[in-house]
Amino acid sequence: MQYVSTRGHAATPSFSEILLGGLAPDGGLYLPAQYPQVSGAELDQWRKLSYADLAFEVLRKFATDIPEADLKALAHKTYTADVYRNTRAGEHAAEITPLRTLEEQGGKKLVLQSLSNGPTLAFKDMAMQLLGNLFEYALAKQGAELNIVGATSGDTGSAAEYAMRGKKGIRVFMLSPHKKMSAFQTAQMFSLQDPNIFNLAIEGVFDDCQDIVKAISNDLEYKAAKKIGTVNSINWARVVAQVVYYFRGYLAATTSNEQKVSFTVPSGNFGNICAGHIARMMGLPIDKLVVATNENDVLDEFFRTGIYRVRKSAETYHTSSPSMDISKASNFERFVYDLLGRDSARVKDLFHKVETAGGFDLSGQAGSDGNEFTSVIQYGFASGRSTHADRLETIRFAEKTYGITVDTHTADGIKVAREHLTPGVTMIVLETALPAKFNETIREALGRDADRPAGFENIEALPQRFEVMPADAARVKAYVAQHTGL
Ligand SMILES: Cc1ncc(COP(=O)(O)O)c(C=O)c1O
Ligand SMILES: N[C@@H](CCOP(=O)(O)O)C(=O)O
Repeated sequence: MQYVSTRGHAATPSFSEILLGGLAPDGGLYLPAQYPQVSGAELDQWRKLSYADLAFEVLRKFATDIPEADLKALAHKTYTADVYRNTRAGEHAAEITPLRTLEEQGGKKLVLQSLSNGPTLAFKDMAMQLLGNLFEYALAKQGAELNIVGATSGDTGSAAEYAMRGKKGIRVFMLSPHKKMSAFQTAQMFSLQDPNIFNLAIEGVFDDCQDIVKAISNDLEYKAAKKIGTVNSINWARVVAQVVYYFRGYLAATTSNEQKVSFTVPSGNFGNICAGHIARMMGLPIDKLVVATNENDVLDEFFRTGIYRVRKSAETYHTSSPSMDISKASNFERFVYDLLGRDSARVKDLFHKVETAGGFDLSGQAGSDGNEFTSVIQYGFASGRSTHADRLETIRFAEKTYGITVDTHTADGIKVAREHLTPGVTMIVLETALPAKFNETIREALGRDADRPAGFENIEALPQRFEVMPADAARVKAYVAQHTGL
């Protein structure tokens, strides 16, 4: 399997090369040259598999340069009941991503897929635990080291730090928006005292942090000298690991390949739903992929109008689903590449326009940049948005009607999913975090605290270690250089 950059860079590297390389040298994102296809017979066989074996089957289609025995061992090391043990009553840890029916009426069915039972209580653990093991494996083979520079709005950071802490040859420099994560998220990251973990609280929003990561990755000389890698969904390996649970969700919710399901995905950086898009392009019978945003509704606007209009930092709201406070969704470029028939020259122009003019218009109206919005429907996309008031109402509704407490991001997903239910097509909502991470809003909605899985009881009281820094790539570069000695 070879990979191409969305912006047309000539080289076609292997999976292991892009695993360690992250962003393509031309500033684009990597995608497979062709999506591997999954046949009906394969899907039938996959119905019987454990999560680890399913992960191996999906991964082997992409990571063709890793010996299969090694890949299988990595999948089995990662996807264990012990790693994904933060289950709720009624869930079996061995299922890794258990499904629960929330409602079923008049042929309409709504199901929740739990993706947040891993070590940091968010869906990021699904991919990040694998990434940690893949990095360790690839670096040991090459005798190399890696300095990860990442951006987080709250969950990628902790998932990456928990997955990489103490790992030989790896340092993590994680940029987060200063004072904009929940108290739990902040404590989860900043209380880590491992010498290979560095937390930088950036005076700005998530998009500023991500811009710095991209600026560093685009400085090819610096990137090579300091051995810089990425853990964000910029990194293709992150996305491919997320593809697996779409297959799992489909197979667990259906009994035959004639059936279709839809997914609603709480969205910010477009990594999660991009994995759903890839699963669909591989032949998984997905009907709709529904993008659920919070008040930062750039993606909802695009999927309603064809106009992609990024917001500036000052126009990005700080909401009660803070992990989705994103106005410039990195992975959207991967979808636009497919939407434009893989025309990398146009992708390059459009994303240049995002930087210079704040967006682009594919609505087909006079003066627009193209008319491809008319094709969006062929890719199954739909969207909706949710506000703080919706979130509170949905958290209360879920407690009363379904008997479970959901986190604020999942509440956004449920609110939007219920607007897109279709008779005969099961709608799966992805649960992207556990409520304990956003206790402030749970208390506001329910007048009580969220349940806390064991081990996190007093996390906010632990001493914290972090450095506050302006949104300045040069300052971050200097910090990384100083702490790597490279
Ligand atoms: C809890 C939670 N929900 C939803 C999202 C949005 O996911 P994505 O950025 O992949 O669209 C994130 C951040 O990634 C998150 O942490
Ligand atoms: N919501 C994310 C933002 C980064 O997304 P990623 O999928 O690109 O890592 C977070 O919680 O950090």
